Amino acid sequence: MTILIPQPQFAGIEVEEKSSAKEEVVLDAGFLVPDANAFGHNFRDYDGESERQAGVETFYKINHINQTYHFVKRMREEYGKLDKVEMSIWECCELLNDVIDESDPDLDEPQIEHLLQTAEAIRQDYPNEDWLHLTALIHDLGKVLHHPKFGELPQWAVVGDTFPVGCAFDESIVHHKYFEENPDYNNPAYNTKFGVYKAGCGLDNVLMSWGHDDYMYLVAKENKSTLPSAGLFVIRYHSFYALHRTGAYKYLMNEEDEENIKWLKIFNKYDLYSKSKVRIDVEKVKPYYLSLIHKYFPEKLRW
Ligand SMILES: O[C@H]1[C@H](O)[C@@H](O)[C@H](O)[C@@H](O)[C@H]1O
Ligand SMILES: [Fe+2]
Ligand SMILES: [Fe+2]
Repeated sequence: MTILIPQPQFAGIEVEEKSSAKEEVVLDAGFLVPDANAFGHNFRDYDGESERQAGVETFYKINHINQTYHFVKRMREEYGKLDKVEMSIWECCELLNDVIDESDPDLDEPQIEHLLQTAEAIRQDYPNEDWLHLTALIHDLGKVLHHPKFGELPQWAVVGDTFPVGCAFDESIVHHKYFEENPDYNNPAYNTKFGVYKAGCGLDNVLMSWGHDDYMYLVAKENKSTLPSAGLFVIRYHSFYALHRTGAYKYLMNEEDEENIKWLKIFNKYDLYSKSKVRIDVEKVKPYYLSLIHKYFPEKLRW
């Protein structure tokens, strides 16, 4: 049954623009899924006709052509060194404000808004899971790879949905047709269902297209974050829509992945549908998030 109820005011969040008598569809207890994104379009609509969509499509074209098995291996090695910058989690949140994500049809707010909107929305519904609040706050911090301090990696190597490399590209991946120009597409070592992998091998053994997810996972792990494995999993696979939305590549998962993906599916709703014009008062919520950072991370991290 679909229940319609009006939009609530979150604690600590001021609604900047009230969407005139607009009603929202409830999918789950608590969080209200809006019926349109900030531009008045459906969420994750990659086929619409607008200038923004054209930019997003061009983004995916370049991304799909260049994300090869070899490229990902190289990037993991290079950025896994974590020898670029030393800073705290909060410093990174602030740096991220300079980064604009060209792959996202649903968002044109500064990134820090998105981080806090996601974290505050999930905190509202899961007040006792403080690790989940922090996971939400930091899930996109890997986008700093596009910052000049990190050599300004191009967008196609930082943002957008992710997918495995080393096996066939699933048809459910956004703008799949552009993979035809990816050198791996015609390489028999990489273009079969399993490619270089084995059934049930576990996602930890699968190379994912390079971007902010895997990078932030590496940062958290190598700096000895005490976040639970589900938190690290959410960070690492939150852009893997082919899996968590469509169920593609399920056969690569192991038992631990099956457990962790439950949290990812919960998290995804907040990541995607909290993208709105709702502004968060940063100064008001900052002390709470600083306390979580202190609990789960060292003061300074290697990036
Ligand atoms: O465009 C968006 C954006 O880059 C998000 O940060 C990423 O997690 C999504 O998967 C992607 O679709
Ligand atoms: Fe993301
Ligand atoms: Fe996000």
